[in-house]
Amino acid sequence: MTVPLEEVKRRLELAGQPHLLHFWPELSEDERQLFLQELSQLDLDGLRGHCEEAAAAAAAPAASLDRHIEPVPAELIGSVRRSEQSSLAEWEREGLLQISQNHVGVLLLAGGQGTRLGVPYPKGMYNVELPSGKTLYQIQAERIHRVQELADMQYASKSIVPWYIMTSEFTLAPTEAFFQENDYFGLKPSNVIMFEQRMIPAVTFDGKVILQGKGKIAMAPDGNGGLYKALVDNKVLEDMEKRGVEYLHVYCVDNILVKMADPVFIGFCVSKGADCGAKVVEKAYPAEPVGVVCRVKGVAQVVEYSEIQPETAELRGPGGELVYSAGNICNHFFTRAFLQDVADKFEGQLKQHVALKKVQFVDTQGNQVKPTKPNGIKMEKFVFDVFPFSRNFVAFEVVREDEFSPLKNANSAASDNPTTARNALLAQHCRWAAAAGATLLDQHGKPLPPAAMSVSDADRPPAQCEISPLVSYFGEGLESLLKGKKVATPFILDQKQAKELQGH
Ligand SMILES: CC(=O)N[C@H]1[C@@H](OP(=O)(O)OP(=O)(O)OC[C@H]2O[C@@H](n3ccc(=O)[nH]c3=O)[C@H](O)[C@@H]2O)O[C@H](CO)[C@@H](O)[C@@H]1O
Repeated sequence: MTVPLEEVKRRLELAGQPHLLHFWPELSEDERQLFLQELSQLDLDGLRGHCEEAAAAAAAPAASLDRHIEPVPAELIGSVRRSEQSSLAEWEREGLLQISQNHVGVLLLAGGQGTRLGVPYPKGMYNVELPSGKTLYQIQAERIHRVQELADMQYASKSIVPWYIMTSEFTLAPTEAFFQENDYFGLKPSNVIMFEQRMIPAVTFDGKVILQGKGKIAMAPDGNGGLYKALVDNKVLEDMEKRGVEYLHVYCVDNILVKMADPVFIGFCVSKGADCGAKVVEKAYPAEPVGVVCRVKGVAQVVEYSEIQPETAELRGPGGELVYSAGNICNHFFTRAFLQDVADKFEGQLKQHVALKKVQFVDTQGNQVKPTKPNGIKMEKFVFDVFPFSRNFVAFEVVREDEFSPLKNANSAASDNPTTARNALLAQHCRWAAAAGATLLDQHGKPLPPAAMSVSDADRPPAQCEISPLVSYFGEGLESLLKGKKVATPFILDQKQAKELQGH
């Protein structure tokens, strides 16, 4: 609902932000309507607090947590590598059972702007140039299909894993359009639930909301921890309850190897009676941009890569291993009951993180300015900051080359780029084919050496072997198709090809 101009004026003055209407006389009637709408949507009463808090936080950065942190003891972290096959199988059965009973949903955090990758569209629409040309969204959708199928095969069910997608003002419209154009990748549209997180204004160092245009405020999403407000705003918890969803796998958009609704992880968390959990991988190097799961004053928490001191990140134990090695891969488990608790009691206590950014603005003369150094404060909440409210938090370490290869940067960067993501997936699929008993051949009909199946640098990419998630979720079911076969690369194993191989 649009608030009348006089009322907006009065409240902006109370909030110490009357400058926002500086160019009002110059705006056209249409621009005024739009701007008034934008201003009406602001939390005008909370605006003074927001601006003061941002300015104070930027002036006196939060004290480093490093003095209070300690690693989570390794024996308290569940681990794929250190567990018996029988335990892994048991967790997987439990996870699939929960899926078969429609108790599991997935939630994608897709409200970020993907600034580092530098594309003008949502990251999920990115195509890393796999032989199939699939985008991240399509890969994820197909993994949902397949995990439902696996549960149904094991438990004779007809399961649904609803896909909740948190977007922001930047990503909602293109994401919706993309899903429509692609027929929701074969999923039922009613099981794909998109919703929007809130946006909050960027503020100058002296606590003034930044005008990006004469009739436009510089707004940014409120961080992936904006999830908890968005769950309430959009009645997502009610939707989960209606569907009987008790467990949610929350993940970030850019990990090409993400195991959607991972039955092993879900089963592990459920068996341990956890209300909250995080997947981790061993950190690759001290400065790797991943948060670390650790304890702060005895309580499990993630310390983000931007907030840990380099000296702490570099600490090594007696065997040379990193002391803080539990790298957060932004794959979280929550029970609905825990999320409800967060919504009811804790959301207001979530920490605000301060990011200093270059924010375009109009100066008082009406000139558009592109700053060369940070001039603005963006406040963000982080999705993992609810961990300290958990009653039973668990961490689960998975194998990096099987589960983590994030797409963060453009190819000009050395790591976490489209090439490394593509190679990680191809190498994994080569390993799956080999483990199923196939011999992969190069263009000359020669068996490929093991090196062609490992994640390697851009100069020596792995063989082109891509297996559709519709055929295999995590390497299962391939023996009957590939055992004893010589397979020429490039090789795309899709459903059609699988049918042909089955026929032989
Ligand atoms: C705060 C957080 O989780 N940090 C984690 C994130 O860092 P990183 O800095 O890479 O986080 P990103 O900015 O990429 O955001 C992670 C995810 O949150 C989404 N997003 C972001 C901002 C926002 O307002 N709304 C929103 O939905 C993004 O679309 C993305 O899917 O992933 C790393 C692993 O890859 C982890 O090691 C980091 O600990």
